[in-house]
Amino acid sequence: MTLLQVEHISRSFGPHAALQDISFSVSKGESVGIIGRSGAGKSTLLRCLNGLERPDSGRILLEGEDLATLPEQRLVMLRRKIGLVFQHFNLLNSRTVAANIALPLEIAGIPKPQRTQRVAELLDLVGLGGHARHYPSRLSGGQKQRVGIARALAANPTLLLCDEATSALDPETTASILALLADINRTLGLTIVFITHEMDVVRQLANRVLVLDKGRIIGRGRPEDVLAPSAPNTADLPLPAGFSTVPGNSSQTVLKLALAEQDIVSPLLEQLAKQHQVNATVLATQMRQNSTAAEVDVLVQMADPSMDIIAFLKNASQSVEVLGYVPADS
Ligand SMILES: Nc1ncnc2c1ncn2[C@@H]1O[C@H](COP(=O)(O)OP(=O)(O)OP(=O)(O)O)[C@@H](O)[C@H]1O
Repeated sequence: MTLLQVEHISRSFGPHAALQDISFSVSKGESVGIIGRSGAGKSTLLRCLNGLERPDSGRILLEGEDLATLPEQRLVMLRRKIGLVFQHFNLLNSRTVAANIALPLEIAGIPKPQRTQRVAELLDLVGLGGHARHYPSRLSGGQKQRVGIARALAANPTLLLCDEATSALDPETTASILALLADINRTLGLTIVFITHEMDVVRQLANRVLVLDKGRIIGRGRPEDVLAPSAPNTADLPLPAGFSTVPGNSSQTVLKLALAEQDIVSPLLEQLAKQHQVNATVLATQMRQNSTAAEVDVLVQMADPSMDIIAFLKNASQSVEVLGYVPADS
């Protein structure tokens, strides 16, 4: 059964066409990933799906009602069916975890006893039982995103929209948040549409993928059919002596960055040194298999990268993977 039907939507900013003739549909219970490089139009599309932005033309039917043309008052009601998960969590620091999750229920006028019960259910669902009275400042990035997910689910949405939900997280936390979202999709049957620039996120969460480029859909289908195969496993990579998947005393980390072009390697590492005072050594660069000409994988070695550094690298790369460790002196 179709939940969301997008028909021929276009959106321009001045002379610039951010979205051009986009059409797709999403069935109830699906998890659809929209992937594309920076500037492809992902955020504009997500804002249209959420009714925050109106397309210049076309229709966006959510359970048959057109978000693109609905009067503002009715749109506000329809948007209650849509849960939103943000890249930077958007929690209110002055409210406890429980009060953050309860916010959509307060806005919807749900009485306090029902709110309290629902918040307790949601805290259990996202694995944060026991954190109800904590403030966001005490939480890790992954825990903050769990609160963000619980808040998005509070009012029982029919559609969950995720905006780069794991881009600010380290790889391990990313995996746990993706597992939570996949579980919500499977066990609650909740329909998820998410945008990302990371192929691995699509591989792990999407049943179906749309590839956006310069405002147009240039590919669609199952992730395994549409996306280039995963980068070769570590056995094929020119890894340094002493490489291990287990960190030793004072070891350095080896990461693989998937970059859109070779030319950005040096500026990226210079910026890393300047902004984060960390020196990364390039161990190897490899053109990516089966990809368009310029794309490249870069193996780098550096002192144990912080979450900030991983987030910085993720921002500039298509994907960032921690491969393992080498002794600090190698
Ligand atoms: N409010 C706006 N005014 C003018 N141009 C805009 C506006 N919003 C988006 N654009 C332009 O539309 C294009 C698509 O932008 P959009 O933010 O949707 O891309 P994106 O794929 O989400 O990129 P990123 O991953 O970097 O966020 C870009 O060229 C952008 O500069």
